[in-house]
Amino acid sequence: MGTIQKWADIADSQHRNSEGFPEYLIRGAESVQWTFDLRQESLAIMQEDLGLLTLDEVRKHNSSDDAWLVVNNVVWDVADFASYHPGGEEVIIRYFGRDASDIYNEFHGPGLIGEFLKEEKKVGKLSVTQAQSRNAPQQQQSPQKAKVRAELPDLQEILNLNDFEKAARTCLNEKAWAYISGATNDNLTRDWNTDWFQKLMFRPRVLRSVKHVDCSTIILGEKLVMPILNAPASSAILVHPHAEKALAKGLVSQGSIVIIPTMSSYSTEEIVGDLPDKQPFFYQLYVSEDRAFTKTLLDNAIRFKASAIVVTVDLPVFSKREANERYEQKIARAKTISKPGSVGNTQTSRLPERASRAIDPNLSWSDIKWIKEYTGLPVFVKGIQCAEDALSAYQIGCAGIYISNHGGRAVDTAQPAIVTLAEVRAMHPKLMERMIVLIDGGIRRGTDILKAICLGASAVCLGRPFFYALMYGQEGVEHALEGERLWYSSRVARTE
Ligand code: HEM
Ligand SMILES: Cc1cc2nc3c(=O)[nH]c(=O)nc-3n(C[C@H](O)[C@H](O)[C@H](O)COP(=O)(O)O)c2cc1C
Repeated sequence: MGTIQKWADIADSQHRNSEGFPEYLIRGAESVQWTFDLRQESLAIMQEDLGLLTLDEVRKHNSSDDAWLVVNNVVWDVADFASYHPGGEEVIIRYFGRDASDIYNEFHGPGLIGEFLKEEKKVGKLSVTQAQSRNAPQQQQSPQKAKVRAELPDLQEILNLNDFEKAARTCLNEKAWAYISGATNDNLTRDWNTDWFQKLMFRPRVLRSVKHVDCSTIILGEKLVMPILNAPASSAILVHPHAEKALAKGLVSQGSIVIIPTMSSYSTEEIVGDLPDKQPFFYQLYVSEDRAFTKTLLDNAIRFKASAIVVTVDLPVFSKREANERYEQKIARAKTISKPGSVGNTQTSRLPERASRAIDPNLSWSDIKWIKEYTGLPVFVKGIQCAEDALSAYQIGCAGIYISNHGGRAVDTAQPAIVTLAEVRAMHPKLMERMIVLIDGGIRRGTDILKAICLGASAVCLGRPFFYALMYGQEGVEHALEGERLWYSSRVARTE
């Protein structure tokens, strides 16, 4: 509980230190005697467009039903958001009533929070005197930390996507390597994805003219120079400070289209804002338990003119990621050793229970229909792993299926992606002609791309390879695409 008098005190102290603070707050406050709920009081004051708050004031809002935190001098009401935070609820709770700018900027672009939290959740601004001096806007509010721990090999030494992976193994920090390279349980599906591409063999035909080779394809009316897109993936900031912004620019400069993930490090506005005007893009959606929140995401995608929505459906519960758990155990042990006498806590925080409400475990086909109707946009279902579900997607009117087992990060021992493609082709050959078919999982060579295309895919998506290429920023992504294009076209030439 607080009184208007407290506000007057705060306002007064700010008034002495900042220019232009509204005088009428202080005058008005002096004449009011009654006491009422401080949160109500502050919201009312905000509505009068005053909005200057102190950290002392923020500190009072530190409980689950009344939670504020500061990000880059803006005070947000995060009580409803915490359990939807894709990185887990705990980290937000830890910052209830505090300034979370440093930790936020390490993982997120400056505009992300404004895209996720509606305008009415903006409680106000930190008073000028309390605003941290780090904020010279562009420089300090965007994440600038070096993301690699060792010097990267010269880009010209990288001859293929496997070389990028080798470089990542040495150069990425341990946490990023565990998060990106890891999969579920024993990583069997992750490895099978790649192995099965290698097991498939060509029967090359000869004595056919291959003088002119065209690798381009058209997806939803957009021409792609080659049939390669990115597989949408969260937290690209772990490898490069420009994250999805650099990825998108690299893809577009090589004639591809970007799929922007819900859980990107930068906001859609920040990513699209860096691309040429009217550049098409797809938006990957995780459907949240809160449909109103999902609508906000979809409205946003529509506002920035997404050409399609890719709905990920293969991760209804957060899977067991042991590489992450081991890493976190190691950190916890190191902390125990550095504080002798303390009781060791080697429990990891990245357990299935930690999954936030950002992904609804209750999703069904009717939700896909709803997304299609709500947006009026073509919809892809990402995470198709058998022919029956491919057929359901077709029957519900999806523009395409996206065959994927989440790079082996969802159900371990699920069949490899290329096997699913072959299954769909065998059981529903007509469906392949009527829908766009995307596929990801284990694609590492131009020959893999060609195998997927031969089996009926419209285009392929690359997940981890782009993460590793992104260590070099936009240039790395361009280099990866350029390399694959050369391989892909040479293979097309030999087998068509
Ligand atoms: C309200 C302020 C926010 C703070 C203080 C914050 C803080 C953090 C931190 C510290 C992490 C790393 C957790 C870890 O590695 O253990 C994280 C991860 C993450 N956050 Fe936030 N975040 C905020 C808002 C957001 C928003 C608005 C989004 C919207 C997409 C978001 C999406 C994510 C994602 C996708 C991850 C990575 C999850 C993973 O590693 O699996 N965060 N956040
Ligand atoms: C680090 C990482 C983060 C990912 N995040 C997402 C995500 O946010 N949304 C999504 O639909 N898929 C996500 N995926 C799955 C990818 O879209 C894709 O299915 C998978 O990486 C393909 O396998 P590949 O890495 O072998 O190419 C992620 C994958 C990785 C490796």
